[in-house]
Amino acid sequence: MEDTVLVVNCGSSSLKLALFDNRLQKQASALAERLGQDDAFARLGHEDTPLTLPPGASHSQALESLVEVFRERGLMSSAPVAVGHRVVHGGETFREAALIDDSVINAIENCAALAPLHNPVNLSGIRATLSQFPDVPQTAVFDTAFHQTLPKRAYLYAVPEAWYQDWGVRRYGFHGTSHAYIVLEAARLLDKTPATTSIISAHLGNGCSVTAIRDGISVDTSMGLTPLEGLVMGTRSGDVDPGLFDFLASKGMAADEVHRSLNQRGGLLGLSGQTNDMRTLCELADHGHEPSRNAIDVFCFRLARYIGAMMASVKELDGLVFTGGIGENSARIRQQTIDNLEIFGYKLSTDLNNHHGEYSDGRIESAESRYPVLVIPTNEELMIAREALQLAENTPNA
Ligand SMILES: Nc1ncnc2c1ncn2[C@@H]1O[C@H](COP(=O)(O)OP(=O)(O)O)[C@@H](O)[C@H]1O
Ligand SMILES: CC(=O)OP(=O)(O)O
Ligand SMILES: [Mg+2]
Repeated sequence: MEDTVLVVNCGSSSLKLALFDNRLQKQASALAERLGQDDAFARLGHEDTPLTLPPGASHSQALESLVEVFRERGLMSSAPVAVGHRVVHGGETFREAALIDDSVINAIENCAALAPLHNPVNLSGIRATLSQFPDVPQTAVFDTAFHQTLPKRAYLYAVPEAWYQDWGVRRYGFHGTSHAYIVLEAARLLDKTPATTSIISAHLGNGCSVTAIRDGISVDTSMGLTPLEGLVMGTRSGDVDPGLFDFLASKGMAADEVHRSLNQRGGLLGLSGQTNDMRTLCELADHGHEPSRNAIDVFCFRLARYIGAMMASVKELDGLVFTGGIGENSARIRQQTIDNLEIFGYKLSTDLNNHHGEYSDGRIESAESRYPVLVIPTNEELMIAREALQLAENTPNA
């Protein structure tokens, strides 16, 4: 049995684990959901049969159970050689991944006010693995790190300057690990080097963001101070008029209620009144459900507007990339988005858009398109495993 690297991605009520070997080949994955609730359960890889977890299982209990399952299945005979964690907000403190120690934990805690839905649960994952594997080097990989190259003109809000100086109010950007992987893959597929590759990367999962990458670095992105700004998402509204806050206050709505509504009851769920799941929405729209069609229309139109805006942020463009669960799987959403971008000369091949999985170069544009359009499956876990292994190997006592 060889060395393994464990990757941990903690969501508010979920825990995603991935196990890699020391050549960074993925060996296994597991997902625990509904943590903290009576019906908490887990699943290994693509297995259909769920694994039972203790009712109300915490992140820590779920981690222990899943590691035990990895052991029972012969996937992990001893402690991993490295653990990597996805951490959503690293503020301006982290431009790159960091080996976790007390000062890094304090810094992640200090960023929690900026990402109250994400950082505290990321920390619970870190604490769980620290208690289970106290001697293993652990690394935090930040969603914000890749965007630390944003120029001032892209990250400053036009608000009183002291808000930035005193409180760190600025645009940070998220999904950086995904966008960073996408530029590496795009460069490979386009036969270029990452440092000379300029793309617009659209990460469309439950959270959604678009990033303009010029010569390999992030120069503009749609998410801001928090992962709420920008595109329409599963349950997040994305951009709204800041005047809305005042208006809702005048209606008697408290700040935490506004926060909950925009983060958890907005987006595709809010517009459709049915679901945040794009697959289901497409089916509902096909059956004539008007609110679901509206949700899809607003989603694609907002996305097209943002891609249009990002055209101003790249000097040259080697391609537009779709990624994330929606970007990778929905030909319909890609087509509807591109239809809104005709003025820029993007054009898809219907055949390639529907059958891109059968080809290895990811390309889906037609011969007349001014720019390449690609579908690239993202792999944040691999990036995290790579960083974790690298930092662990450079750790004196590892
Ligand atoms: N074939 C499909 N058509 C449309 N949407 C899809 C398809 N497959 C997955 N999705 C959507 O992808 C989204 C989840 O994306 P994913 O990247 O897996 O999420 P997360 O951000 O939680 O990692 C959901 O809205 C899901 O409906
Ligand atoms: C930052 C963010 O939006 O993450 P996710 O897409 O995992 O919700
Ligand atoms: Mg994702």
